[in-house]
Amino acid sequence: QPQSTGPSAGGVAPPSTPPSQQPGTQAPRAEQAERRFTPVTDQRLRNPEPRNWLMYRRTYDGQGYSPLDQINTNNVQDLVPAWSFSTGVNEGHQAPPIVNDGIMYITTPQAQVIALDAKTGDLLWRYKRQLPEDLTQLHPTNRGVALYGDRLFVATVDCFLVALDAKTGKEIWAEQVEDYQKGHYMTLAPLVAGGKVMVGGSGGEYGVRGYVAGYDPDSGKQAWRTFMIPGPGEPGHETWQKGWETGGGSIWITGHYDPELNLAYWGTGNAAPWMGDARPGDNLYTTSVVALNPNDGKIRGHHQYHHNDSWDWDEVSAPLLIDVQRDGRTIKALVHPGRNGYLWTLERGQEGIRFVSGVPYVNQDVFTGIDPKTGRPSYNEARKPRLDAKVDFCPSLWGGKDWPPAAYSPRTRLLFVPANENLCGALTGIRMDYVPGQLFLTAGIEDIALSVRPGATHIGELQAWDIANNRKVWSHKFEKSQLWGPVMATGGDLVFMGGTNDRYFRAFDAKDGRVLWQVRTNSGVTGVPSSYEVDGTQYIAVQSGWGVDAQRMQDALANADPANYKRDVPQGGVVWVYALRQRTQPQPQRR
Ligand SMILES: O=C(O)c1cc(C(=O)O)c2c(n1)C(=O)C(=O)c1cc(C(=O)O)[nH]c1-2
Ligand SMILES: [Ca+2]
Repeated sequence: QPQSTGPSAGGVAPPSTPPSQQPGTQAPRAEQAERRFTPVTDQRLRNPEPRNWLMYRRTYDGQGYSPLDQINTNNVQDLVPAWSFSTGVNEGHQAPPIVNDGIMYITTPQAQVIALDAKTGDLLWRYKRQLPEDLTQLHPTNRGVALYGDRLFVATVDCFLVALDAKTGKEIWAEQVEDYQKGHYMTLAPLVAGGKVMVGGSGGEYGVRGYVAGYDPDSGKQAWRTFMIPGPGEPGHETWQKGWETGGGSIWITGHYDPELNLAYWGTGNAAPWMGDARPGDNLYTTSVVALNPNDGKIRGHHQYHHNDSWDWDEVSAPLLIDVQRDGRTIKALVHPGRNGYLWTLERGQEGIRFVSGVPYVNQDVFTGIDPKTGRPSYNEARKPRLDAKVDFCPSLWGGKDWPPAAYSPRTRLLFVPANENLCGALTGIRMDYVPGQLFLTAGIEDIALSVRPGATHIGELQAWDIANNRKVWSHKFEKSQLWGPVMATGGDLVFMGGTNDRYFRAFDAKDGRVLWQVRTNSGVTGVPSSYEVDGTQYIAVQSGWGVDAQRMQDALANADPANYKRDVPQGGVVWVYALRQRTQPQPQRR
């Protein structure tokens, strides 16, 4: 049984953390946090103050937009570091700095939680979890905390949901969600809505049966669990001729929420194992969006982006809730740039989810058409991986985009998509039996192939879409790099994003895509950026810390075309916080 260590427990630290950063020395700072912490109510989650970033994408609609505008297109050149903080951990730092009235919370791989003074960078407290020694981590990352009341919640890689006192970092409860020894793990930030703390689990490459589970924030008791693969007798079960028990549909990115409909929208992962002919049928609800009522976990709607997935195209990114003007009316839309390379627009309602449109945003050679009524794609069967064959297809198995979230600015009405163009992949299907806790791919991981399309002039591409007209209005291309950068839009008409193998973090003009500012960081930036204000100063915050599949794609690219793409991206996590030059901390007097 894994045990956890609170800030004062002084327990055994995970191996990659230097001894100088062990917990137990921060008590006076924790008292500061105690005095200042403002409780996070449902009301505040629904309508957060502009100065705060209280959840994964700031607002329930998942737009990743901060209304703050002190930093804008006229002065962004004056952005300089206000402070930075080294986490002492390697691998993928992806969590947004979540900020509640001057207190910042970040997580690192291994589910470490760090609380910092958002103005000064002072360490308030640090929580580390003692992980079991036999734990292997296929995706070593953690995507952040959820706040509620005076608690925070973190989902751990050994599959526990942990509640901490947000003021002190003391553990209040830790509930086992699933068994890590059977290939279950968690990487997402929990979602708090309708009085429940919701999490989903990873494990699509291990043949898990995906689920979303709702927990009582006070007691930690599970209120409900809804499987993303319907069991016998449940609607959708007929889409599985076999293999539903190990069918995938994992959940590893935070859902979004519509308070008016009281529905949470979750994206679901790839079907398992990878080769579709090993599990004939559409395989609901894999590679779908699923609408759940947070009170009881009941499914109230779904839309499957592509059926019988065979490309590892997880559609886990939850769709953005956007009011889209189209054909003379306002559509309460769900907008999703899919891993399958199509930009989807759906309409949400109490009755369910209705297809509106789907258009490719990168080169895609698999779909031969989209049914205009249902949105169901038809396939070029020669591009569909299968058992006992090698099949190539575009985009690669990492898709038109992987997990890094897109953002939407209600001011410019543009959707910003961090895409990877001009990449193709190949998979070789092999027969494989399911063994609990072992990879269940029906493909050799060493046989995953990545290639750059002949004549390609770039890979990474930040795209801006006018979603009213399904039109790409600008794009910024990265010649020598893939793009794994979560995007943030701001009220200053700026778009912030890192994600390239040259370690830059950049600001773009939201209207035309010009790079207005860039700064070189310690590592590659795959962290979700956030923005907040303390004492009248706006800050931009992001973690730099390359790893996981951004690194795997880097290795594959360097292998495919070393002359163009070989680049060492150093690892190691650092929180970076930027503010306008005249507003950073006071400098010592010159003598
Ligand atoms: O099927 C799954 O359960 C699952 C989980 C995760 C994860 O938890 O991060 C990834 C993937 N799949 C995946 O397919 C993928 O490309 C991926 C990239 C990353 C990353 O952090 O860079 N995680 C994951
Ligand atoms: Ca997957």
